[in-house]
Amino acid sequence: MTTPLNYIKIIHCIGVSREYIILNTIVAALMAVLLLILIIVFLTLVVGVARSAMSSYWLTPRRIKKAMERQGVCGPTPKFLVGNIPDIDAIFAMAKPKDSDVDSTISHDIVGHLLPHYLLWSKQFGKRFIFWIGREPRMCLTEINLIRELLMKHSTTAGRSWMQRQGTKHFIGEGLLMANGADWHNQRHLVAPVFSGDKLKRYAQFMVELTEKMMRDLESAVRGGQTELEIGQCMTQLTADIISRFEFGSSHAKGKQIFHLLKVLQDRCAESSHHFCFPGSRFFPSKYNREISSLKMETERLLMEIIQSRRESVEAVQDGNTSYGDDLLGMLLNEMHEKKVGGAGGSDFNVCLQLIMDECKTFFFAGHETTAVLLAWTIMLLASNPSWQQKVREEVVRVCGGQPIGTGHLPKLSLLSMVINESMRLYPPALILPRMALEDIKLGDLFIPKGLSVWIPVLAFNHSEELWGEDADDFNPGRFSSESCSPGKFTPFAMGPRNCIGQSFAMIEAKIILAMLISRFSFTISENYRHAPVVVLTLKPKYGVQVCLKPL
Ligand code: HEM
Repeated sequence: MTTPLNYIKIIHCIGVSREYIILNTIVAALMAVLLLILIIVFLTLVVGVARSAMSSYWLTPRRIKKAMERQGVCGPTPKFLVGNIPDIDAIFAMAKPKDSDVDSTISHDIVGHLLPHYLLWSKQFGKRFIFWIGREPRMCLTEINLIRELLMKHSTTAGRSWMQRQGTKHFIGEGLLMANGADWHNQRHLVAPVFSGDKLKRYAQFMVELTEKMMRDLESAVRGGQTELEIGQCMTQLTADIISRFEFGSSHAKGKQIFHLLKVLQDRCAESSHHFCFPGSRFFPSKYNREISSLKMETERLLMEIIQSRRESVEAVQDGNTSYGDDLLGMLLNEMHEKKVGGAGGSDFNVCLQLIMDECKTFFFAGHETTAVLLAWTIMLLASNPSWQQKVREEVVRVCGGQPIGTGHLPKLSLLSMVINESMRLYPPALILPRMALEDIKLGDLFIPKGLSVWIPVLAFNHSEELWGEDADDFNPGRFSSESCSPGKFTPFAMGPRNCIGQSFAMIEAKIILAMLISRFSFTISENYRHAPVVVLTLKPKYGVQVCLKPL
């Protein structure tokens, strides 16, 4: 029987469940709205990713391909995602000399081994042709007037491609070499004073000092019975010491430790690029990626230690002297201090520190191996051409007159300059000059759409019979004697506002080292030398350069 009390209870229950139902409905409605928002966000993301993938893998390449076809620039048919990479691999596999074919005969006719795809496609498609590295289109450009125009006028509108920057970001970062547009312009101005005339004179002094030490080591090695050695390794060591002193001054011992890590990092990045090339593979926590990130962290930790100790010594000085030093690192820190960037700990400050660290990595990369390989090739050429070796030796003796070499002697060493130029012509350390159009560019009769990379095959020019005559593949430094080289014909350091900022540094360094070596030793090429030029970022002797040294 329903008592009044029970009745009240039932009414109450119905009331509660009604509220409960209303509450439930509101919650369900909210959940539905939330779900809808999530679905919309998810779909927007998917559409965004799909659009950008569509644009970079399909629409942009198609636009560039069509724009170039309209101008009569064609090339091998690219495959989806991989472009012409498989074709290039196949062409290289056919052109590559087998190790058993590599012997001690020295032929400078190397374009067929090192740029076989260029030779094949330029015959098939003409002077301008386009090919694809994955989704990145590259146009080979060989007309000197257009190259000149590109390098002279388009330093901010043509720069580094996404692929180049991505491939080098761990061991170079955003430093000068990889910067683009206004960032590049600002960084170039920031760094330029390090290469002023009086500073170069000072660098020449420590170049002589460090070379003298190497000469003494070589002399004692020879005295100890080691008459044959791999000189490429010695040059790598010496140029690393020099660039370390240039960047880190008195802290160069720690600098060398950093350079060792950077070298390993560079090698790991090169290896990993062969293993993981599917889209997004850089995010994959593979063995390579883990090793790369720990090497990078260790390098930056050591760099920060040097920076920190410089800051501490500046803070400890009471007399108002706030100089961080006059090496590259000190100069960059001084600049940051003058601008009082954001105060310590601020985000600008951290951005600046990262840029300084990237600049240190950049200069190691750009200024070390290039000079080391130039020296190795030049010594190989002089060792296998005794008459030129003797002529250069006589010139050094005549110019220096028994005095220690100094910057005043260098401009008078014209035969040595000719030999160095001929060495860079036959074996250019940087054998390709790449530039990507960051905007649409008009170049003579040619329209270069944004996103197209221009690929300048320096090595092929340097061996072209059309430009250098029938003896283009011979060692003949005499060709640089009086001839004022037509502009654009010989560009080992590139040209225009974005040329090699360390050009004078490199030439001073190469001249000092070669002049000191040639006046202390005579050298011949060893019968163990195997001539095998190979490209690993720069053009290197694969098995080193074995020479027999005889003290004079
Ligand atoms: C034989 C030695 C060298 C050769 C053949 C060489 C060659 C080159 C070339 C061809 C470029 C232009 C690259 C391009 O535009 O794609 C370049 C840029 C550069 N080089 Fe060198 N280089 C040498 C030594 C040095 C040295 C010793 C340093 C530093 C001390 C250095 C620092 C740089 C830097 C920072 C850049 C980037 C410049 C910019 O983008 O504004 N190079 N080098």
